[in-house]
Amino acid sequence: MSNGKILLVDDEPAFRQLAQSWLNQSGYQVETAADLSNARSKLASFDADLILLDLSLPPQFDPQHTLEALADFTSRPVIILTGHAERQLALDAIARGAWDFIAKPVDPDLLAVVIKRALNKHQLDNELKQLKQRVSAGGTGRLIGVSAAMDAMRTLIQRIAPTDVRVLVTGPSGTGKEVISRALHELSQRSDKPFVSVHCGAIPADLLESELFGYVKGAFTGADKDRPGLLKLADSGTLFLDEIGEMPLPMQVKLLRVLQEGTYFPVGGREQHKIDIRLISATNANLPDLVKKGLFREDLYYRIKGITLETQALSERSQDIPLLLQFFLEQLSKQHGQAVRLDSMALSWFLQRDWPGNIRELKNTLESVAAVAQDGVISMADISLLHPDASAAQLQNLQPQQGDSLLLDEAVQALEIRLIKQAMQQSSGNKSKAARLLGLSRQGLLKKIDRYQLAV
Ligand SMILES: Nc1ncnc2c1ncn2[C@@H]1O[C@H](COP(=O)(O)OP(=O)(O)OP(=O)(O)O)[C@@H](O)[C@H]1O
Repeated sequence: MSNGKILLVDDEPAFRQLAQSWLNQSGYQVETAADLSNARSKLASFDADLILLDLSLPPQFDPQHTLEALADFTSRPVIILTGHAERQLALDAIARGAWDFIAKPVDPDLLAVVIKRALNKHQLDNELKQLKQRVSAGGTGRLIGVSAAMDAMRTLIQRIAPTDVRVLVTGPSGTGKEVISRALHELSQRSDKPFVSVHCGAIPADLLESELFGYVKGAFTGADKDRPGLLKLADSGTLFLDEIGEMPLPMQVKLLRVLQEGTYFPVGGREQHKIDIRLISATNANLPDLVKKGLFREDLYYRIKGITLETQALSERSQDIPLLLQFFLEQLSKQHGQAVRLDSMALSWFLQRDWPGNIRELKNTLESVAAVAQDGVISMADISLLHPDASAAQLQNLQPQQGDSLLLDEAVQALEIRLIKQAMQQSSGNKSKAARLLGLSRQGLLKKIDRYQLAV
């Protein structure tokens, strides 16, 4: 099995032969070219994963000329082979998109390391691009996550959104019930109409009716003019009733009438108002339990239920954490006007921790540690300022990486490992089946298992 395809472009036949044999021994498939035009025609039939490029090539033997042609090749990593005198040129090459440079005479061990790193990074970049495309597909772009649960949720949202069916979103606090409800609205026929969100638990019971239905002048002391309610504001759009389990019983009766008849009376008013809304409700309470206890009307429950979407706790889909971190770090970088990232230990801490408050807690924690971090790099020292119980010693399962490698690589690697393990479990160890679940070829999966040295 080949470790990858390399095109070696160098005018010295002896070096081409020697380097080709080193690379073959390391498992690479190699083609060679003696100049740029030869390199271009080789690439037409040989889709190289990486190019090794000498700067001084015939017929001009002008490194500047090669530099100018570099953009034609940098869709894959290009490693420049240089003489010592050409160091500045090599740096220019990197500024123009080359991955790295190696001075001649080439040390075969160093060459092997540089090639391996470049190929790994290139592959991770491509995978991340694909993941980003997947998560930003459609109007569910703000729903970050690659878990099977999240994929299923996106599919359901896309199917349900265009219908006018009522939706009840249930699940633990902070798992994205409001984000899902907004996505349903954005993908609906009503997307250019208002989305009005009402937090039923946050409005005092005696105010809820006038907030929702509005009131007419003189309805009560202080009602010196007519005021439309939130229902009116939501007319022809979507009304989102968050924490509907906290709605007081008398209000539940009134809401039921609105849902049955499509009409309501403002407080103190005699004129019936017609309303056309799509209702989406959310709760982290167990409504059937509340019904049994007499705290929620059964008839209302069946009216609002329509289709029920259930969100999962973050602990049940921890494979979403790396991408969520990446997403929130990008948001923070924009807010702070500088790149904000986690160093490897801090990343491990975030990946390992249980998040009982789910995505909200993850996001808030990241925001607060980013606020105390210096120079945009969040470390364990910053985390332990706010979480004195946090220490590097707690990081058991994830081995910290050497140095300051990029969050991007680590996040994608952690994500891939989790997804592969999960797919292998789901397919009871059958690699072909797991590969299909992951949308990979069997060979692609085997490569990854080998790369991460997974005992699956
Ligand atoms: N899949 C997701 N992708 C990106 N951000 C998310 C996702 N899910 C939730 N969030 C973010 O997490 C926070 C909490 O989400 P949201 O308010 O939708 O949760 P909730 O389930 O409605 O919570 P509660 O039950 O407490 O009202 C918000 O800042 C939201 O933007």
